[in-house]
Amino acid sequence: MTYKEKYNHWLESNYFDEETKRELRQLKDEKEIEDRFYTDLKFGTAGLRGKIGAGTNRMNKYTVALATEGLAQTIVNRGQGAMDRGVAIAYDVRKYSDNFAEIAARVLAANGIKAYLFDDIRTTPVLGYTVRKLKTISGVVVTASHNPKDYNGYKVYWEDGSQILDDIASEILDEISKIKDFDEINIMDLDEALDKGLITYIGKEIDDDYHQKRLDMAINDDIDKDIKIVYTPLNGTGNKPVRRILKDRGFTNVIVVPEQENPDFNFTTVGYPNPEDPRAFEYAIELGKKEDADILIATDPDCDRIAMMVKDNKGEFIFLNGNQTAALFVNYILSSRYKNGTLPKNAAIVKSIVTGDLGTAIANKYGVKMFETLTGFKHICSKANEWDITKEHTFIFGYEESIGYTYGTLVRDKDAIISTMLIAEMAAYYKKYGKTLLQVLENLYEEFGYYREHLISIVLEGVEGSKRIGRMMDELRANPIESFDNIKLSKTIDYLLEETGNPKSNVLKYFLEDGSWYVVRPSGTEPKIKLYVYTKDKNKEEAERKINLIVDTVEEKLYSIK
Ligand SMILES: O=P([O-])(O)O[C@H]1O[C@H](COP(=O)(O)O)[C@@H](O)[C@H](O)[C@H]1O
Ligand SMILES: [Mg+2]
Repeated sequence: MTYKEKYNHWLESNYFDEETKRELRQLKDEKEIEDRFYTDLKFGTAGLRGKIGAGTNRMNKYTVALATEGLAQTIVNRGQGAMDRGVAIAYDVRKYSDNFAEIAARVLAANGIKAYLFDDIRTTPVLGYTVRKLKTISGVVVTASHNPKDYNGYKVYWEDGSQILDDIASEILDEISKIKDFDEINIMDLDEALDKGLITYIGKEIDDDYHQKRLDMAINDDIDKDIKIVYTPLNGTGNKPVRRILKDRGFTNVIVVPEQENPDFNFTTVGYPNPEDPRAFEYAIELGKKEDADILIATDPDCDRIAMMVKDNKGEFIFLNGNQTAALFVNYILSSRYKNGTLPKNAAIVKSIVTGDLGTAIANKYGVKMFETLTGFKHICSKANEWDITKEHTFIFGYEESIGYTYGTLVRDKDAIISTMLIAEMAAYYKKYGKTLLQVLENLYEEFGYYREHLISIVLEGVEGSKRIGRMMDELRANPIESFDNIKLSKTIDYLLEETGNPKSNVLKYFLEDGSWYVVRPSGTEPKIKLYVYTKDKNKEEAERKINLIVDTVEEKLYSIK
């Protein structure tokens, strides 16, 4: 069907409700109609993610039901045992998140699959934990993470508690493709599903259990608990669990940004609720200055991403990017556990191929092996799942530059709650010895060299945007940049065309002869192309010169491709 045929079908079929049809009838812009129907929402880096609205390429109750029907059939294919194990479902603060979660539960129920539905908003990491705890076959979180307010999404987990990889995603897609029309999807009444025990609400016991297990993961207690922390959940799900863990770890000087404490699906005071962008800290900085805080911490709406700002000796708050925070984590975790004698011999750390190398240098110092995977925590944590079976390594820490970290294997996804606990602990530990995290980072640069990194995202929306991203990738593949001043390109890895030991992925990685490297790839969660640039030098100024040179050159090339 063409996009126009699909559009007309939605207008004519009795299956879609009046509100949906009204929304569609009001569309005047042909491009908008095309964008809503030219394709179906696809499973990307983190499941389905798209703008909320009517259409096959949008997040709405119909596309959520369709994805769930595909998931349901995938579970039914595994037999009654899998159906009885069921699916845990959580949702964040976004518009329709609760509604979509309930629809998912009712579609599963209609297929005879048990659904454990959270009774209120929850973080993404708690869902990953729940899958393992309740031994469900699968899990779903309705969330668009840190995307702007007009988005929603659907993250899918499998029995090991990680997000699904391509094998399960393509099984689900296969099942979806067998569904000819939306009216084939069964959906049970909520009351009936509750009566039949096919939907059960879950909540507090899981929270309490996970909370205690996280607390047990503290590394040091010889710390300055008076450290002053300003925290913002950015109107998302983090407020309750983050406050609770900080309080029970003994941090009493914790102040929450009042305007951003409670759920607000419009993210009125922040706009783009992504702590990766320092602008998300605007309110936290203001409060931090007033209160003379030591550090500021922000978590994204589904509380799996986390970033911090640290006060320097002039009283200004300095933003740390994901690579810098990760280096501090790796250094703190490994040095402390080395000292405590709790670092296993086969300890290993995992990062993504677009994440910088300072963590690797630190890991080497402690004899800890570093593994690299494709972007996305589903890949990072697949190593932990693999090692459960092979026992080859002990997964200590996983991280990626896009401010995602997980410590230990309690949850097989990034976890901003355990990360908050450890950031607070780490800052409090160094504070006791008279150092800020900025000074610790500077010491790492002095020891290992000046690592510099820069990330650029170019937003290109809609059909035209995605075609242009395609042209950018094509052009870089065909005509790579051969040199940057006198620094020559030494090696290229094309993850789409070459055998790398990873699943095939549209990623280009370029290594320069001085050790610098950069990656270009389309985002799997947002309509963006991403450029990641890394360099290192013994000399700080030289590192800065090189990073600017590479960023400017590649950026200019990307923009020149129309
Ligand atoms: O959005 P989140 O926080 O769920 O995070 C998701 O998307 C990020 C960005 O992916 P991409 O570069 O493909 O957009 C990934 O790094 C992350 O592992 C994944 O869980
Ligand atoms: Mg998130």
